Amino acid sequence: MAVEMRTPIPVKEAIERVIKIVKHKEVSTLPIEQSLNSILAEDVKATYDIPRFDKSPYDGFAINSKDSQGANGNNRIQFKVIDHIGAGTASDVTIKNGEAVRIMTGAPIPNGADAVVMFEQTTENEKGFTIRKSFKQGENIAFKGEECKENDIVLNKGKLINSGVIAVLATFGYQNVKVYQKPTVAIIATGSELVGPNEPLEPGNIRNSNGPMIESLCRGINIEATTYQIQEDNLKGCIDIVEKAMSEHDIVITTGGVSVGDFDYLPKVYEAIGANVLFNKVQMRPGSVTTVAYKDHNILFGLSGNPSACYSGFQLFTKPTIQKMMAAQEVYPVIIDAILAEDFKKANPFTRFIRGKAHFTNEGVYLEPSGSNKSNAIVAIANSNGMIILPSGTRGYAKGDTVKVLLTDHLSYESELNL
Ligand SMILES: Nc1nc2c(c(=O)[nH]1)N[C@H]1C(S)=C(S)[C@@H](COP(=O)(O)OP(=O)(O)OC[C@H]3O[C@@H](n4cnc5c(N)ncnc54)[C@H](O)[C@@H]3O)O[C@H]1N2
Ligand code: MOO
Ligand SMILES: [Mg+2]
Repeated sequence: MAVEMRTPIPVKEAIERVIKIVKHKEVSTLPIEQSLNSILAEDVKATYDIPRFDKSPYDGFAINSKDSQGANGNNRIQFKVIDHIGAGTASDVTIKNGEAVRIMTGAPIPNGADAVVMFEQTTENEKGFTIRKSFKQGENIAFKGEECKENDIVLNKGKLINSGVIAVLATFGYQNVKVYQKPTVAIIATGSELVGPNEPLEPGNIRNSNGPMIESLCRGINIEATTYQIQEDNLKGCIDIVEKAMSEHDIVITTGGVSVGDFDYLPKVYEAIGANVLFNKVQMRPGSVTTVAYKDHNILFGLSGNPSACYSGFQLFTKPTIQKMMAAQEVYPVIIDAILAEDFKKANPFTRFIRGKAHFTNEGVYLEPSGSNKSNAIVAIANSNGMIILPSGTRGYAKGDTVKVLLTDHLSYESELNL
């Protein structure tokens, strides 16, 4: 039997090919407390100025700056306190010569005042307090509309809803928000060797780790994926389950069976169902056999069976697709420069993605592999927070070289406090 020859395409081109065909989902409305990690489907307008009024940013005294002119260590100026307010209360007095209002952080600046003196800058006495420096007009005042004005568009459609967005929506009194619906995702682990967690391991069996890994990667970006039963390597069964999943979900992720082996049926499945294959070979390692296809509104990710390849395929292709389906403005992974802490002697005919640990130190970002660099590695995924990128056509890298790393783990912490 002649092996099928595939044309490997560059990683960047592969990602672009996928992103180009993605259409976004419909808009729906969600209560703001359920909207974290969704994408805004509307511009958000300020319903009032922020700050809403001129306010004190400190606990202290509101004064008229003119009354403070000429104050110094040898000439302390005396003020008389005529009112006392905290946040939530407005004073109805108007400050006249030499007068002040005792004011707390967040309270509105009283009429006639144009500066705030912090408690620490005063000496209190029975008549009120004295100061030893002059204040400028507007000193220590948070001005109305300083951050944004009523009707300003403060957040744009397409923005990922983070906790700050929720704070903005709450501040402007929005209880609901328009978001793009999330794609629905089906996960099918294929392989006759695979067994679930409670089944005995017969000779040749391994447990399905890709299924739970992909399901949790989806959950990490707020997608509740549906896991289908493990599919053994049999063409009819593979076609049936993929078609069923396509009728029930937007995205169908399969793992395994995409290479050129006798029991790798995914290429035949794409053919049988009439899907358009965008690519079936990428100039990357691991994950070179990653295949992406589409039919009508469905996108099919044929991720490799090898766990590290499967993980890389999800990070590079599936994650940006999910973001794009939700009409996010920003869909691509975060890639930064960092310094290799080890040599990588091997040449890289294909772009090499090495699961690694990026250490963010005071001296810079340092990278080390997080374990075995083989396609079948699993533990190395667990210990990684990124994928070190060694571009195709390069000969090898030495400790100290600067390379790129694609960050995969947004919940990442350090063992040392780098303050
Ligand atoms: N003649 C060639 N052989 C292979 C090529 C090639 O280009 N020519 N590519 C190799 C590369 S690279 C990879 S990666 C694998 C990809 O294989 P498949 O995507 O077809 O996956 P399988 O054959 O089904 O399985 C590969 C490997 O992964 C294990 N596996 C599968 N599913 C799971 C799972 N859910 N959880 C954990 N582990 C899983 C499976 O047992 C195999 O060991 O092909 C090379 N061969
Ligand atoms: O897809 Mo394979 O993982 O390149 O080793
Ligand atoms: Mg195979």
